[in-house]
Amino acid sequence: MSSGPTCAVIASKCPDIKVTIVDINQARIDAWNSDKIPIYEPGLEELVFAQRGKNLFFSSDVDAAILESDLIFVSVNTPTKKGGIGKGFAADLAYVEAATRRIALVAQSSKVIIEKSTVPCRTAESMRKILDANHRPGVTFDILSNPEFLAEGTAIKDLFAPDRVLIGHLPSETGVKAMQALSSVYARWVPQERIVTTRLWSSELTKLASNALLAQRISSINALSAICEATGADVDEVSYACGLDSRIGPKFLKASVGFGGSCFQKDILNLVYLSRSLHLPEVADYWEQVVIMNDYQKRRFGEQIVRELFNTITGKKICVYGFAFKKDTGDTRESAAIALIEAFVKENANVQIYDPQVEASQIHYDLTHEADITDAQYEKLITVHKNAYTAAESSDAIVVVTEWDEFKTLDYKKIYGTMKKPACIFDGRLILKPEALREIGFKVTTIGKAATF
Ligand SMILES: NC(=O)c1ccc[n+]([C@@H]2O[C@H](COP(=O)([O-])OP(=O)(O)OC[C@H]3O[C@@H](n4cnc5c(N)ncnc54)[C@H](O)[C@@H]3O)[C@@H](O)[C@H]2O)c1
Ligand SMILES: O=c1ccn([C@@H]2O[C@H](COP(=O)(O)OP(=O)(O)O[C@H]3O[C@H](CO)[C@@H](O)[C@H](O)[C@H]3O)[C@@H](O)[C@H]2O)c(=O)[nH]1
Repeated sequence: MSSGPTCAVIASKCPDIKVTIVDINQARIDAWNSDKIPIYEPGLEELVFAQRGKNLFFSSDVDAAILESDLIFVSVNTPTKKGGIGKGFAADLAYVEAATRRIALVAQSSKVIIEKSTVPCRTAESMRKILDANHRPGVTFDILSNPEFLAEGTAIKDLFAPDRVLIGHLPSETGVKAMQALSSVYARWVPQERIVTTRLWSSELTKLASNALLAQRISSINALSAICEATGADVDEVSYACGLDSRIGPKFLKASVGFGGSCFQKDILNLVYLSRSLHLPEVADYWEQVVIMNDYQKRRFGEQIVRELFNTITGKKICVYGFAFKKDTGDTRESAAIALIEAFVKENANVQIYDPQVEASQIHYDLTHEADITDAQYEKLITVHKNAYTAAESSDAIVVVTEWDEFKTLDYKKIYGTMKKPACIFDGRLILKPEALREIGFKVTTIGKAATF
């Protein structure tokens, strides 16, 4: 997902540099070479179409690309381990190791290897050991850490104008030279003061720390949203007023049904595992609480929906608006929608889903593989719709899970007319106007706002 935008931006900013994205997944490469690129990301398609075949190439010939490259980004997946030591917490580094071994085996000239994947602190050391033990005579490798900070949905904007580019390197003469080579690529469009260089281990840890700090803010405001609902305070007002303090700042304080995405949970669990491995149990518990609070928020919202629908949703129709983990992406990894829909299916509700970007096949895959839903339950209880209006027809409730702009401007009067009564709306993203909806006749429940005050 992330290497496409990064490489497209490098290719567009550096027309004299040949950029080749290689992947062992042939279907993915075919999609990158087709008219429909495999990910939805605003601005990406235009960039790819402008550079593809000029200085941007997509190939499954990994060895050929290794042979001809001077700088190699390792940007493979590092998912949470599903079994063995560290199961459920540690990062699975099998793909990083396999890619590193391949480079060592194939390279016939010296290279700079850039760790782009998000990895535990000191992974570069393991990569170095693998390279040192396997390289051909006369071939040397320098390793840099250059974490990726783009957010999906704004990836191109983030890459064109990054808050910072971080390059971690060894203090050796060749380490500094390697850092300068990579730095000179970014310097084509990133101001020098935003290119930050650190030691390798600091760079690796900064990536985990950044995501942990960002997710921590969301869990903090979500924890406060529960207090708001119980007291009559309004979480948007609390967030706004807190954010005006320049020491706190306004960003990443939007309460929600819970954060999703492929990074936050995985990277925090990675940090938790690292802390436990370093015999720092208090530190591990502290960061784990960010994920525990996120799970609580998803569960809490689901339970609130059942409560408001007279304590039973069996046989009721629930319309879910949004399946992606955030707006402006088709990515569904760790989306709060998956956990919520699983909870609805456990109660035998009928679920009508609409998302403007996520394909029905992806929704089917996620619900039958990432959630505890059987194919038979899926067939019986779940329908995916192509528009927001049919999804809401004859439903008892609408649940807003993703903050797509489209959901703000729907004709809710028309929707109300097609729903069962009382018609309920649950806003898990705080994007709707509750007063206007109540005027139409809806029963509105918003995270972080008590309906009765
Ligand atoms: N998705 C993001 O927005 C984002 C942002 C910042 C950092 N990251 C990090 O970047 C890394 C990649 O994330 P992603 O979302 O792009 O993952 P992804 O699963 O979408 O893509 C990884 C790709 O690597 C390929 N691959 C695996 N082993 C390979 C090998 N040996 N040789 C060639 N290709 C191989 C896979 O086939 C897959 O297509 C992760 O460590 C992630 O934490 C991702
Ligand atoms: O105030 C907020 C901000 C975000 N979210 C949710 O948090 C999740 C993550 O959002 P975001 O961080 O914008 O997207 P990601 O693509 O997951 O990006 C994060 O993860 C990437 C992968 O490591 C990093 O590179 C980025 O810097 C980091 O922001 C999504 O579900 C959002 O809806 C909230 O609920 N409230």
